This record gives sequence, C-alpha cells and structure tokens, in this order.
Amino acid sequence: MLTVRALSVHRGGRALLDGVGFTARCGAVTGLIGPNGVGKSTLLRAVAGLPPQDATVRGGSLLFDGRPLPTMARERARLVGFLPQGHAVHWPLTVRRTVELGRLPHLGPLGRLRPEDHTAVERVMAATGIDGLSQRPVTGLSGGERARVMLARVLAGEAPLLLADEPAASLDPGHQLRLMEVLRAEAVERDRAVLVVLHDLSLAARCCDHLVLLKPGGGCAAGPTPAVLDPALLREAYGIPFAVTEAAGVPLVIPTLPPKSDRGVSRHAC
Ligand SMILES: Nc1ncnc2c1ncn2[C@@H]1O[C@H](COP(=O)(O)OP(=O)(O)OP(=O)(O)O)[C@@H](O)[C@H]1O
Repeated sequence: MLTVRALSVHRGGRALLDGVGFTARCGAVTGLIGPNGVGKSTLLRAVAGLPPQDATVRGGSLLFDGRPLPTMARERARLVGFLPQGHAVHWPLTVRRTVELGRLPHLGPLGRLRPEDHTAVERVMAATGIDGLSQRPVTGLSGGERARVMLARVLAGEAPLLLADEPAASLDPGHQLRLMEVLRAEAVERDRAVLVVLHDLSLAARCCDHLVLLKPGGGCAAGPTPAVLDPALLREAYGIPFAVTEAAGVPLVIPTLPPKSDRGVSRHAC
C-alpha cells in the first residue's frame, strides 16, 4: 500500500501541493482527479522521485508497505513504475526494444536480457495489444499506438506500485476501456497498487475502486469512488455543477455549465 502523508511540494515561494494525504491499496485501482493545475502531475512525480523542475518536497512522507520509498533512483524504479504525461519519443527504436527498456531496473551492468525479461516483455506486449507492432519504429506510430507502447514499457518493469499520468488521454473509447482493464488486471491479478490520473470522471467512476480528488487551495477528498463522486464535492473542486447518474448499468458523471445567458454569453451552450 502506498501511504502519502501530509505531502507538501513547493516551487519558489509557492505551494504546488499542501498537506495532501491518502492511501492507494495493492489489488485496487485508485484514480487521481482534480481540475487543471491542482497538482496531480506534481504528486505523481514526487512519488516517483522525479519532482518537477525547481520544485522541492518540503514536508510529509511517502511510504510503501510501511517503509519509506527508497531515495536511490534504481531502487526506486524497481518499486515504482511511472508513466508520465505525453509520449515524446526522440529515437526510432523498434517497439520491442522500447518495451525492453522497461526492464532496465532489473538488469546487470551489461544490460543483457535474461529469459525472464523476455517473458515479461512478451506478456505486457500481448496485454496492451501491441505485439503486432513489434518491429515498427516508435517514431512512426500514431499517438494512441505510442501511448500503448509507453504503457507496455512501464508495465514491463513489473513494479509493485504503478503511477500513470493521463494514460487514456490520446486513446479512442475502446482503447480507453481496454487500458483500464489492463491496469485493473495488473492490480488484481498481480496485487499491485495502481494510481492513475484521469480527467474523464465517467471513466473514473466506471473503472476505479477509490478516488483521490485534489482540491484547489490544498488538501484532498479520498475514499471509495461513489463517495468521492459527490456532486457537492465535485462542484467545490471544479467550480461547475455535475450530475451523477447511470445509463445501461454504467455510472455517468456529467459536467454542466450554467446557462450562457447567466454568464453573459448569448448562444450555443454546451
Ligand atoms: N515547468 C513549470 N514551471 C512553472 N510552474 C509549473 C511548471 N509545471 C507545472 N507548474 C505549475 O505547478 C502547478 C501544478 O501543476 P501540475 O502539472 O502538477 O497540475 P495538474 O493537476 O497535473 O494539471 P493538468 O490537469 O493541467 O495536467 C500548476 O500551477 C502549474 O502551473
């Protein structure tokens, strides 16, 4: 279990995160939600040991299964798999080679892959549906294909704690659901703690066991998904009204805007 206690991250004189605390259990998917700029990426980066440029962790503690997260980069990388936002790739490595790089924290000084490394690589390529792309250069893939390759690379590290920053952002609806299914399988079948940033609250409602809602001004609301997807809490955090409902047995979280006339705008409300 990941335990975040009273975490504060500052840049210059400004708090990017202030006193955030929650837990993310093994065997479960925890969604990290909140409005733009509230500090979701900063939080994931702090847990991964890669705080944003010029930012420092000023207070609080980060524990996994009751022990402080290691400070040594290699040791941390074995424990924490981190998929950052965006998928910039600069070298035309093949898809297979790119996924193999996810095994680096486990390899010796020569970086030679062992049979168990190949097994892990093949498992995650199959799970993410990219085995057909194996010999393609990553620079020649679509945004959604590349997103799945980068996910596979992180999964290949087989870290007990997985952090993913908006992994669904460039995926079509089918691949979004498949992605969440892959993350759920990692959590449930391999007893991993998965912490995933999502902006699609309906997807979060459908696929996350627990949610952490970061609030502007500091702090968070954390708990089982239905408890956090409370219209009053959401309105407080995002500053707009939400309807929380259900269709075809699937939860739906619908953001709304007040009528345009109330906002001094004349036509074409969403
Ligand atoms: N490189 C940077 N330089 C200065 N400020 C930054 C930088 N990156 C982020 N910030 C600021 O840090 C705060 C937290 O940003 P962060 O990216 O963690 O938010 P977020 O919740 O992930 O946002 P989003 O939903 O838009 O991705 C924001 O106020 C942002 O403007």
